[in-house]
Amino acid sequence: MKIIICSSKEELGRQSAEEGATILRQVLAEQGQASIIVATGASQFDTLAALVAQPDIDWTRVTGFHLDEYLGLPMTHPASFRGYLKERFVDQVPIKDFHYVNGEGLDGSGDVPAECERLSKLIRAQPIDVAFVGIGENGHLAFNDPPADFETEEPYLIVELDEDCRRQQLGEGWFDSLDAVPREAISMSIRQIMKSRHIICSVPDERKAQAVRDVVEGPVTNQVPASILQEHSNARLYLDPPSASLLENRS
Ligand SMILES: N[C@@H]1[C@@H](O)[C@H](O)[C@@H](COP(=O)(O)O)O[C@@H]1O
Repeated sequence: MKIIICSSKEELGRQSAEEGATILRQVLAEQGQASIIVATGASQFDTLAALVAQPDIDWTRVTGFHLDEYLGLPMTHPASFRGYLKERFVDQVPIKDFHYVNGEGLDGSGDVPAECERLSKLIRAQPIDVAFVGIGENGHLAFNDPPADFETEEPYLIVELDEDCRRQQLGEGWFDSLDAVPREAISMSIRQIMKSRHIICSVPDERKAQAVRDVVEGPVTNQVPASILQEHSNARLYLDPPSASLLENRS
């Protein structure tokens, strides 16, 4: 895992998006098509804003996959990740296909296992070139809270959200109360994320400093799910000075 400490949050957004765009242009030139994974949350604001502004990416040949979503939240809810991605990404570029995770089940029917199955089938058929992800204050990767399942081969899972994770969502201002934060979600699995050829992980802000230290300098353990990124040969972790502040080795 390569660590890049940027001079500011905005610079982190610019550099991570430029790296992603460079890879995408190259993959499109070589393969004629590309597939990406996109994450949500406050940590992705600058990366996504810079990504949609990148020149010379033929989005009509790119397929996107949604990383994770709360169970039962309608797209109109301010915290809906589908709503977030539609506004900040899908509506901004002429993307070929974007596969949203419907937390209300297959076609909104409430059948969540069927929705996981639908998405799993789609992503199994489509090797991922670049995954844009973040990490949580509790070290989670997507919605795989500790202790994360490092073994399952299922691409999409139903997961329980722990209280730290739910408190983070409340702290970011997406919900009015802790009770309003859903207790379950659909998440892409750790193994599926790790299958991506390139991983671009954007992690700004002081509130992530301890998680960053654990992910970078601690052991690989499912108690710190994103520590698995140490084992990926093409993972890049973009930090700003506050999120890097607890690292012992900052060179
Ligand atoms: N489940 C989301 C992920 O999609 C995101 O990549 C990560 C970082 O989150 P945030 O940007 O809110 O800090 O965890 C969130 O909770």
